[in-house]
Amino acid sequence: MRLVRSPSEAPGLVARFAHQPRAWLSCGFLGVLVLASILAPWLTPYDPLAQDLSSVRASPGAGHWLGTDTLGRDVLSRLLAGGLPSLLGVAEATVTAAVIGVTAGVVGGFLGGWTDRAIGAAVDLLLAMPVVIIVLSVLAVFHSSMPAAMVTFGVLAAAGISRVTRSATLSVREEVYVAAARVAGVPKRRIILRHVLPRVAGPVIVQLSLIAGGALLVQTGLSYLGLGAQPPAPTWGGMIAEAAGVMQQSPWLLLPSGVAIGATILAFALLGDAIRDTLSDHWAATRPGSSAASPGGGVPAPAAPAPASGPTPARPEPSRSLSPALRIEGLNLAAGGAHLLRDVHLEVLPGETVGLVGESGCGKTMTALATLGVLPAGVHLTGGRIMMDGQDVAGGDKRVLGRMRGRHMAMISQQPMTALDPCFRVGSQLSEAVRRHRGISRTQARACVIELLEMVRLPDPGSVARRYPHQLSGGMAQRVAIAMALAGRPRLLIADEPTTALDVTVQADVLDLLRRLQQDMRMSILLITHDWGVVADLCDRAVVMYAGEVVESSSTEELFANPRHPYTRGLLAANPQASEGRRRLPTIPGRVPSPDRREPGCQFAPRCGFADSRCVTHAIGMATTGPGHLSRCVHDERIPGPKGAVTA
Ligand SMILES: Nc1ncnc2c1ncn2[C@@H]1O[C@H](COP(=O)(O)OP(=O)(O)OP(=O)(O)O)[C@@H](O)[C@H]1O
Repeated sequence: MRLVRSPSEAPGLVARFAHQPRAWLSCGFLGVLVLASILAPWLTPYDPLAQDLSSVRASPGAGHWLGTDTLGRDVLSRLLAGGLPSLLGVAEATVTAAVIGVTAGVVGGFLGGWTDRAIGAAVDLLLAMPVVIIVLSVLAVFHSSMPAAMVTFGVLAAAGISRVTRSATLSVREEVYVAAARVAGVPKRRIILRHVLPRVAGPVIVQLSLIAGGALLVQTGLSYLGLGAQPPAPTWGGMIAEAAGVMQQSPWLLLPSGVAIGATILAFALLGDAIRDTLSDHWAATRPGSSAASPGGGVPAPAAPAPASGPTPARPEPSRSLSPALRIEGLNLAAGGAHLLRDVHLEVLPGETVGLVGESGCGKTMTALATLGVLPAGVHLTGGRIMMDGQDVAGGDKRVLGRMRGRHMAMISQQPMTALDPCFRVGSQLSEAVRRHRGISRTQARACVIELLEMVRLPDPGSVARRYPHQLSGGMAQRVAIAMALAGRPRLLIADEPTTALDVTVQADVLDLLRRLQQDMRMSILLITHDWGVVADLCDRAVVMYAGEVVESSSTEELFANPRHPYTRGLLAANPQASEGRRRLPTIPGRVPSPDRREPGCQFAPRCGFADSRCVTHAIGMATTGPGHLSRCVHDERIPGPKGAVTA
């Protein structure tokens, strides 16, 4: 059974577009129209202004294919000559609407905050304006200048484009690969151009096709009213006005210009739809898990890592003599009135792996996001410092932090597939990361991409580089995500549950890879996990978080042998890997309190078997219980010593 579609099988954008009859029809019609309008001076059989009063309102025939008008002028020649000003007017309005609307929508949607509110207010103002009155006023001021009228129409129409672009941007902004690009230190401008704009293009193009049709109608209406280009200059609207005057005698005269206008508007709409469908089919096919991505509904092939080159290496000793790769001091985060993190202290030494453990909602991810300076909207820092390389990245210059992302620190998430942009090949994404961080040429980057893919032990790196993310299995995608994180040779790698979404058989490989990479590159790793097995396997030290606070930290061996906080003891007791022979795992009663319902004393007290009045009256600080071992509990003397089988 074939499980993964080869890169060459995925139809490209052009092939998808060319597959649609309406795309051919609209492109063919508009192409002929544009060419005929440009070449009109050479194509027209007669001078469009030349009158022949001996042959007025002649029916179509061999001499005049579309007949003559009320002054005996050749209708076909006037129709072709009127095409260019009409199309130019459409182009002026559409380009104006696109430039202003897309820029405003994407900037407002992506940046949010006051920028979004200011743009939203301007858009509301534009939408409230009466289009026809404004356009007529502009024509009055600018001496019937049709370009001025069309640009004005474009500005007013930009409001609708801005709305559509903004809402599309809001959903793309939430995509994990956009967050991953921010985490990797990609500048906002580049994220917008490379990751956001291609994804909002579909709905925006449909809107623009409607605006193009609307602009042609407005222009026709103005010419009909005698505004804009003045007779005898040929315009489609002017031809309609003249034909309307003799509609009873020569109804035929309405047809050529009427059909030209109707067919052009229809062609714009069909073209917009064809492009939108092409793009949405393309995105749907490149989405992980789509049937197009896995033909026959088959699951992607499991990762096939290259064989490990030897036994699992011994864990290197972290370097205690150097300054920490990361030092978090008294970090406080809040969202609205709720305290998400309180007084978090954490340190990762060079070459050290620190496991961050705790139940869901305890603040592990927030700690990581604060370190990277990519907190979600509404969450803000209320105190503390995050020191990297002697610099406070929390309170410091945001541009410095932006430059540090990807180079000094990088992150891999639990959903590697969604962290990769589905629109670009793996090689292109890796090459972009390498060039950004190392400032090297495209050719040099190509070699680095292969090197990185080899480094994460992906077989046939050349073929992997040519694939789209949806053509990778979960394990392969996580290796690519790791390669991307390594592009800037970071000192600190933050791994947020890097194996949670992976098949168990692949988890061990990815953990082994992380261990080897750390040894080779002397990286520090902050590993967020729920899995005690992973902590035991990979981490030098473990930090346990509960309800936004660090409750215990020590070396891994010490933590397993002698946990001092009742919460840690509860978590360890509930560890399925340690439950040999036991039928039922003990559980910790209750649940983690939500951030807006935090107690003044110990957060764990309501769930703790040791709790008494001392736990609930005042905040409890971290206390040293042994060498390098800290615990936030006042009951240390009551908690059994090493290997005591007590559960909270
Ligand atoms: N965007 C947000 N705005 C406000 N509060 C949030 C936001 N995201 C998360 N929180 C809250 O912050 C707290 C900490 O969440 P966080 O994601 O850091 O927990 P976690 O320990 O990483 O959990 P998990 O293991 O499930 O990822 C939780 O109470 C959560 O509800």
